[in-house]
Amino acid sequence: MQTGRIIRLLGGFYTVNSEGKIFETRARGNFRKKNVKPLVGDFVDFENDYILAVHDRRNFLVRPAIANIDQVVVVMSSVEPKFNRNLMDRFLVLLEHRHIHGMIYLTKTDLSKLDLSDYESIGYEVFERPADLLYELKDKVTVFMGQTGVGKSTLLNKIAPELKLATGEISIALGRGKHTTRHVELYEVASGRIADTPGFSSLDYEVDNIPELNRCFIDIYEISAACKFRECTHTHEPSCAVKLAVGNGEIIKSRFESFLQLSSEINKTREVYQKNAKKPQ
Ligand SMILES: Nc1nc2c(ncn2[C@@H]2O[C@H](COP(=O)(O)OP(=O)(O)OP(=O)(O)O)[C@@H](O)[C@H]2O)c(=O)[nH]1
Ligand SMILES: [Zn+2]
Repeated sequence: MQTGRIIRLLGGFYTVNSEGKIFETRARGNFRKKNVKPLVGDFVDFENDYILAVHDRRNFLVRPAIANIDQVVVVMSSVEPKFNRNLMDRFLVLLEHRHIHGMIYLTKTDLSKLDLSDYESIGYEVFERPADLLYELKDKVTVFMGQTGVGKSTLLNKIAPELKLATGEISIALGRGKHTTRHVELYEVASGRIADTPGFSSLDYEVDNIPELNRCFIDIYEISAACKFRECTHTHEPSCAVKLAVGNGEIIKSRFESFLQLSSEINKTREVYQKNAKKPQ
């Protein structure tokens, strides 16, 4: 038996890298029954080209389906598609929920400048130059996420020209077309590994199922420790440290707005769920 890491899923075959050697493997049928479908990024035991076991995961994402991610670069455009703080917060919250380190990369700054230093003060690094990002990729597995058209492929081509990703169009060859998302691959670059993923619309990032929203807004979470009530929703309660901090500018106003919007979305989903649960079967 050997151990290795899945670096590609294509046409039902898992490509496994074991000590630099490449193996084409398949997953045994019983994996599906146990509901542990191997993912790209998984460490696995395999024998005779069959995966026998998947090691415990540190984290994973559903879209793209990748496990054991070190960091995600949230790619945001400063102009087209229009920059949207709420959408950026949705990405960041999803990553906190999954315990994955998130960073921000701002594209098209040649067309329009944007100041995101307030996000840096929360703790999210903001990059605008490929060379600066390149340094961060070393020895890490990095996933790039962003809406369609923000310039992910353009950025990746600057970082790794050898990938020759098609820009400004949907590339079928790399499985980036609408109906060909089954191809997931980790590419070796800058002594790290990166995963390119198809563009997402905001709807792909439904965050209405996150029970610990408070924790996922890292800036709000830190300050909420000082709220009078432990279960404070930061809306109507007296002695709310978060509302106070929004008032004096310590918490970014747009972050608080995102928080309130996501809270209400989550509550609505919960209500629907509870209503359905009460219905007789
Ligand atoms: N001016 C300017 N245009 C850019 C920049 N980055 C990307 N673009 C343009 O924006 C358009 C979309 O870029 P892509 O790299 O294809 O976008 P993408 O995020 O990969 O899109 P998907 O493949 O749909 O996920 C192209 O026309 C690029 O030429 C930039 O830094 N400055
Ligand atoms: Zn509060």
